[in-house]
Amino acid sequence: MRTIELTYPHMLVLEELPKTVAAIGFFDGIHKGHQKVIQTAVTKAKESNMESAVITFHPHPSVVLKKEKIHVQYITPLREKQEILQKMNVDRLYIISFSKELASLSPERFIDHFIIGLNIQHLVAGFDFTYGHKGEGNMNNIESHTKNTFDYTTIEKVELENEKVSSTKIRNLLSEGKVEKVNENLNRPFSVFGTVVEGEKRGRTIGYPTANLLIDSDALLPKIGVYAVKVLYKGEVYEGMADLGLNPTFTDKNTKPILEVNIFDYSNDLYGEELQIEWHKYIRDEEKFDDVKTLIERIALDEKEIRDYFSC
Ligand SMILES: Cc1cc2nc3c(=O)[nH]c(=O)nc-3n(C[C@H](O)[C@H](O)[C@H](O)COP(=O)(O)O)c2cc1C
Ligand SMILES: Nc1ncnc2c1ncn2[C@@H]1O[C@H](COP(=O)(O)OP(=O)(O)O)[C@@H](O)[C@H]1O
Repeated sequence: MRTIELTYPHMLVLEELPKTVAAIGFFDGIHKGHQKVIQTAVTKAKESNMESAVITFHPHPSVVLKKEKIHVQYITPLREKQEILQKMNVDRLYIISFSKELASLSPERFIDHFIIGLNIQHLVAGFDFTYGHKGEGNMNNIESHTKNTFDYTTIEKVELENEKVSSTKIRNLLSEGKVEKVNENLNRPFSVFGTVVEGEKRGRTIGYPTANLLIDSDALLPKIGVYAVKVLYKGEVYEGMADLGLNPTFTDKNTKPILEVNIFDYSNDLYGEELQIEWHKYIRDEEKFDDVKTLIERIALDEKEIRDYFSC
């Protein structure tokens, strides 16, 4: 998959671009609904011997448009998006860098520049996709902007248990720790990447060494607590248990949650390595224990519960 970043205003050289079927949207999470939009574009591209593309935006419009500075965290930061789209056999990823200039483009100019300009022959989007100044362009009035140069398909909303699958829903579920529900909405396990850094070197003394992970600040994490996780490392999948929290038994100084993972049946050094953590089940809240012995007893119970969960 080729990734091409686009800024507005800039020149597009039409001749060099192949005829393309594109899916367009912000696609944070690439959840079941997004997957339907993207898969439709990929299938249509194959059927018509064209290239497939995803056209997305970065950063999130609210980062650029809101008056106060906000830091947005994504269900799928750009890198995760890229990996997932690659697996979905998308040929090209166009990332339109979101700016005030872009936000002020009229719907017609937006289509001229980014759809007709990118040689898109067929555009696929969800029913609620909007484009152009104040989102005035949508899938109901797009006909007036196509100039008969491309076709389009609108994907109706995808539901799970009578509720619309949406990025907002997934964000809410993450904040409640409901990772199993999140995974149903995503159609895959929710995951984050992290680099193993040094901690307090306490884990090994209590019989549970934990790889402490430095996570990109733009990645969304679930609510604080203990979770059953899988660890993807160098092409292998390991089972393990994660504590996302403040280690209240040992200190009251931590203000930012730390993600630590104890990998089952593993004993090598991991410092500096990159791990991908898949979240499978919420086990319990992090607690402040009266002493280390009680904490160790509790972690032993967590381990039993998580091993049982993975073995059935
Ligand atoms: C499965 C699991 C559950 C944990 N639960 C708690 C907890 O409830 N409360 C707490 O203070 N620390 C908890 N811990 C975190 C330990 O305090 C932490 O792993 C230990 O302090 C080691 O830190 P270090 O890696 O910086 O050496 C848990 C760790 C694991 C692996
Ligand atoms: N089963 C395991 N799970 C996690 N880390 C392990 C494991 N076995 C060995 N390690 C190594 O031990 C380190 C964790 O030990 P710990 O005493 O908790 O140190 P730290 O406080 O620096 O995290 C990990 O970063 C990793 O390099």
